[in-house]
Amino acid sequence: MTILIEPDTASRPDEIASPGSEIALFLDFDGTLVEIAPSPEDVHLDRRVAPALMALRAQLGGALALVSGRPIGFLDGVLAPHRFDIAGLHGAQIRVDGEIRSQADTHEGMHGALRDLVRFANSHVGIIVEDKRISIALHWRLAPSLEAEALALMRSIAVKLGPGMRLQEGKAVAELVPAGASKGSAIAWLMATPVYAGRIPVFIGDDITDEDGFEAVNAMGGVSVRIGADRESHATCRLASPTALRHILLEAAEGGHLTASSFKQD
Ligand SMILES: O=P(O)(O)OC[C@H]1O[C@H](O[C@H]2O[C@H](CO)[C@@H](O)[C@H](O)[C@H]2O)[C@H](O)[C@@H](O)[C@@H]1O
Repeated sequence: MTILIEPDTASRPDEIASPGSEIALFLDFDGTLVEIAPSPEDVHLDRRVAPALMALRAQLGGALALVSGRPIGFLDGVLAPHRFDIAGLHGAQIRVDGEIRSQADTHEGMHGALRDLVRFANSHVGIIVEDKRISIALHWRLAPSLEAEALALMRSIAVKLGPGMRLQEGKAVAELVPAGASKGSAIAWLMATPVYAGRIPVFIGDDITDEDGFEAVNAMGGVSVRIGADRESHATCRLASPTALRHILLEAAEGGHLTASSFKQD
């Protein structure tokens, strides 16, 4: 069961009034703020990015959140000592202003699923199991020839788990995710809270899991930005790489002003 707490309607102390053209910024992590790496632990965040995000967060009156498949705890570690609003695990957990406001339960079948996946990984070189408790990811980036087998296993486990869990495919990965969670619903949830409400949502991501986030911000009259151009997307804008995004964010943090147009490149 997903616990969904109504968005808090009370204002935050650091909140500023948002004129109608101000944006709310939602950022994916892997493939967006950091380059894709061989394995989940290998990612490297440029040391200038977290302080820049803090500056941008202040500039945007607090309306900046990470929206990621990673757990909140992992992102806190990478961004430390800075802390942000985060929708983690593809929206299965949401923290606003330091408080967990929404979190899915761990499905009772996840223990058995983990056991089966670890057994598969132990007998197949290059397969990585990422246990995120509420969610589990199976990675084959280091063993691309095992994609079909890994995907078939994840599909059969998802069927066994039933309607409470869904399969989320991504870059050389498949994940078991609580069925009610998505990046689109997490962004919509955040946009209903006072700090974000009334702003133009801008969501930047790179992967299939970001597509429903793109659709959600498009439906709200916002701007969707996809990193990379290797496949069709619902995003209305494109940036070439995490490096291109980093340049925009660092420059804006040093005295620029982020607007919806900041991410539209010719
Ligand atoms: O929503 P995101 O922030 O993009 O997270 C999606 C998943 O990203 C991670 O996996 C991906 O990045 C790894 C490191 O670059 C890469 O090795 C892997 O192949 C990619 O699929 C992360 O490990 C997952 O937990 C996230 O859900």
